Amino acid sequence: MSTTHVTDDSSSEESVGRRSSPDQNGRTSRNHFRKSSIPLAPPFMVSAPGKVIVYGEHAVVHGKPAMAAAISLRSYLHVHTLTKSSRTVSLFFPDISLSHTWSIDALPWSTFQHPSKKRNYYDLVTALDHELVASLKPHTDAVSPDYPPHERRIHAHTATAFLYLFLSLGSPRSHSCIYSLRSAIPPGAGLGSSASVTVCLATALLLQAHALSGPHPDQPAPESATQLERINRWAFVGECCIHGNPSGIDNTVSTQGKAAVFQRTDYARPPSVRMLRRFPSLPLLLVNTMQVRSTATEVAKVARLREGHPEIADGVLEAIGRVTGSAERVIGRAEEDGAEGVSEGTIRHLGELMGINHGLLVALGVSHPKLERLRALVEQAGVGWTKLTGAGGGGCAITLLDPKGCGMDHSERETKGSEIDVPLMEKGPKMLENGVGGLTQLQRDLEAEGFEKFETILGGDGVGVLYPAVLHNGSEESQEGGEEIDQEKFLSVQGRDGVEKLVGVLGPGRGVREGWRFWTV
Ligand SMILES: Nc1ncnc2c1ncn2[C@@H]1O[C@H](COP(=O)(O)OP(=O)(O)OP(=O)(O)O)[C@@H](O)[C@H]1O
Ligand SMILES: C[C@@](O)(CCO)CC(=O)[O-]
Repeated sequence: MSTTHVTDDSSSEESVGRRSSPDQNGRTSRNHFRKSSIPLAPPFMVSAPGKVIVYGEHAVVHGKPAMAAAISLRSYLHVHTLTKSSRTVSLFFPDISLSHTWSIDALPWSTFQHPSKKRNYYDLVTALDHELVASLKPHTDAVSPDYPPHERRIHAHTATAFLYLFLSLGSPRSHSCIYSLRSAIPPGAGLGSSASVTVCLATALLLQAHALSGPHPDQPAPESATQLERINRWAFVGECCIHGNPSGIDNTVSTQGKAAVFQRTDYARPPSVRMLRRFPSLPLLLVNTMQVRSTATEVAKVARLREGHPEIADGVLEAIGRVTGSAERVIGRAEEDGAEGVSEGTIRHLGELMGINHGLLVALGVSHPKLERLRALVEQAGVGWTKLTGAGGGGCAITLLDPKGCGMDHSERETKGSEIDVPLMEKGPKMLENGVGGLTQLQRDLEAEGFEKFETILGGDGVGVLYPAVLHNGSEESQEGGEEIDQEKFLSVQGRDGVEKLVGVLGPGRGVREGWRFWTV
């Protein structure tokens, strides 16, 4: 793919209208859509995955290692460039009911472009510049004035992330554009939704600034790695706008995909990232307690605990780091053995580590009664080990199912040693559905108590690009060179399933759909 996206054409008119279109939950909200235009560049799309943290959340903010893997739930950003005569930039994020348009000329370019502030796209930006954030405030204060304070805060943080990147990577001559985002990742549930959003935004803006090459199939791995690194650095900056003090693990895994052990001991230097290329195929279950919370709040809780009880809190964080270390060694041995299966002993060891990790997170004060209830249900059923994943305070938990406890016979118990892209999570939900005894009961209890069970695949691709936004979807339009995904179509499809069906990176057979491209390392 070339990076020359923006052509010059000032001959056409662009208008932005309003219509009703459903959000991810099928609710109807008012969204802008494009009525007619001859765009400067074809619409294109970017997609980035969420993640689960298998071990080490919170401790990773304080310099300890953590292990995480990309999931197949993803965010999708549609980019529609307007004509040269338009001077506006718009965000339509219907999942969180955010829609706003700014005048490009009114944005604080002089502050962002001041020689003392101006950053290059290849700079290692490790922290937010608070003067720059302050210069955005009048522009983010103007967003969603009639919404309740909690939603306004969410909108303001999201808008800050976007504007910070737009003004850092763009220029006063940036073209008018509409950025529409929909996601299959539940927000604020521990699955890295914010990182997937900022990875999409950073990628789109870098592409528009001609600061990325590819992705293309023959791209050498080192060149791909450079592009991913560039995206990841700016996505981290976006994460800082949304949740204050991120470690960088979420945006790293969302950018590069697969699975990794991540550690950042010094915020002024790049983190160490050890890719896990042969992550074992484990019977995992991912359950959302449906208790929404904010990562920023949970991270701040741990910081406060550290202030009040430094030695004790540091001891707990150190212990979590050791849990991750032990898990990495066990997984490393399984990788070295190249064994086709994960032994029962390995599963037990990893499960016990999950139990310990959760207990330590409880000690840090980041669990929630709903997470404890979920753990009790799994315990009662005697089918495995559960820990919260992500920031806690609600959100999601992962359960490593114990094949023995689930009453599976040996053939069902065998799990395949795998390259990283082999389905890792799909066994959990299947075991739940086909299971006997404790599993059947657990399935009933989860439903009765309003928990949501997710089926996802671990270790898939990182950020991907669909340029132009055209796919072969089997529709009539597809027969003639592909179906163009315009903004209206993208915003009109119903729910997560509709988005996946229209533009999903994974096709019906769960292989990568033709058209989507990735930087591979
Ligand atoms: N679908 C979406 N559309 C727009 N913005 C979103 C969407 N999903 C998430 N976000 C952004 O991410 C924020 C949620 O981020 P938060 O860090 O609290 O949760 P998370 O990233 O899902 O969890 P964790 O960091 O524990 O993995 C939202 O407030 C919003 O700014
Ligand atoms: C809680 C935390 O460790 C994980 C959030 O997914 C925060 C972070 O690492 O940025």
